[in-house]
Amino acid sequence: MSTDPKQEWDALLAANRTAEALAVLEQQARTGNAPACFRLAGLYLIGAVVPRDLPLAREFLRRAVRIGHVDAALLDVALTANGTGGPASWPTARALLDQAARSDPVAAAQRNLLAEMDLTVDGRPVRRRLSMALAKTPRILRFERLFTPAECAHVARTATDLLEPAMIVDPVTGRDAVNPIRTSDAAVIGPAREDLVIRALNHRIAAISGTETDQGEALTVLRYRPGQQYRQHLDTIGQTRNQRVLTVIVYLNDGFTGGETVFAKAGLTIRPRAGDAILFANTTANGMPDPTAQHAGLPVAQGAKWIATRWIRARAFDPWIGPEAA
Ligand SMILES: O=C(O)CCC(=O)C(=O)O
Ligand SMILES: [Fe+2]
Repeated sequence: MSTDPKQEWDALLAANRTAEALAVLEQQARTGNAPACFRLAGLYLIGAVVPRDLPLAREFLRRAVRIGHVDAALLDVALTANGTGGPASWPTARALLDQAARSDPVAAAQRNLLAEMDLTVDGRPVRRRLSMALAKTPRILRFERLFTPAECAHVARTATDLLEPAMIVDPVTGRDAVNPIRTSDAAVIGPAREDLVIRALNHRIAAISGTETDQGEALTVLRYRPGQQYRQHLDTIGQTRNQRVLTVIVYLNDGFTGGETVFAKAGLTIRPRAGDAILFANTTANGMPDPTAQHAGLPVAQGAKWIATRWIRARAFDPWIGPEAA
């Protein structure tokens, strides 16, 4: 076995020798090894090889931060703001970010983006946004310049290393599967990736949709390259107790051709423009899927189309358990 403890615990984890890996990690954590604390935090956060324990994850994370682990500090900021393993506190998260920004350029860049936003002490938008009605049935609104160019770039950058061929829920097996309906690449910005900029943008999306932030599924970035598309579909889910009632799509870039969003039944074609958002209702007044809300992302002809989608559920849910639980 290697004498490098990091290699040792990685090798043990890879070999499914979980108990031994944990013993090494815990022993290293006791001696003040920051990577060991960070790794333990990750294991308790993911909950794959050990049962998920969010408060314990936070404890190991804070230990790593105290020893000076930069990535731990950023993760701690995100989890403080969204209330993972402890109470949510935007002011505390802001203070932690300012502290991290003194030595970490990534944190400083996030702080600078936040400084451009007009936010309440809870990180919510101060200003109301005006919309244009594009259709009545289904209800479709357009918000011009919901995100600034720098915000669009931040969302795309956050997603870049997470992009994978898009999955959709297979109606037969109920499992995620690659499906020709959607041929783009997708990245889910889950609660561990929800930095304060993303969090503030999720609050902004909640504000324009008149919903609670906790009703939104993780912000999902889609990237379509030439020929890729999202064929006609409804965003609603067949069997669910917590339906996707609204969708917000933010267009993140210009510089491509094709890729219009089309609502065939409403006779509406939307030409994407960077920073603009559309909001539409997926259900009828009685909460059932609205067939008129069918829509498609047409194939991109040239360049790449980037969007961020937030599917919004009828009720708030815990992002670590998912919208289908309870
Ligand atoms: O790419 C588009 O224009 C449509 C995307 C879409 O339908 C979705 O994200 O649910
Ligand atoms: Fe959709």
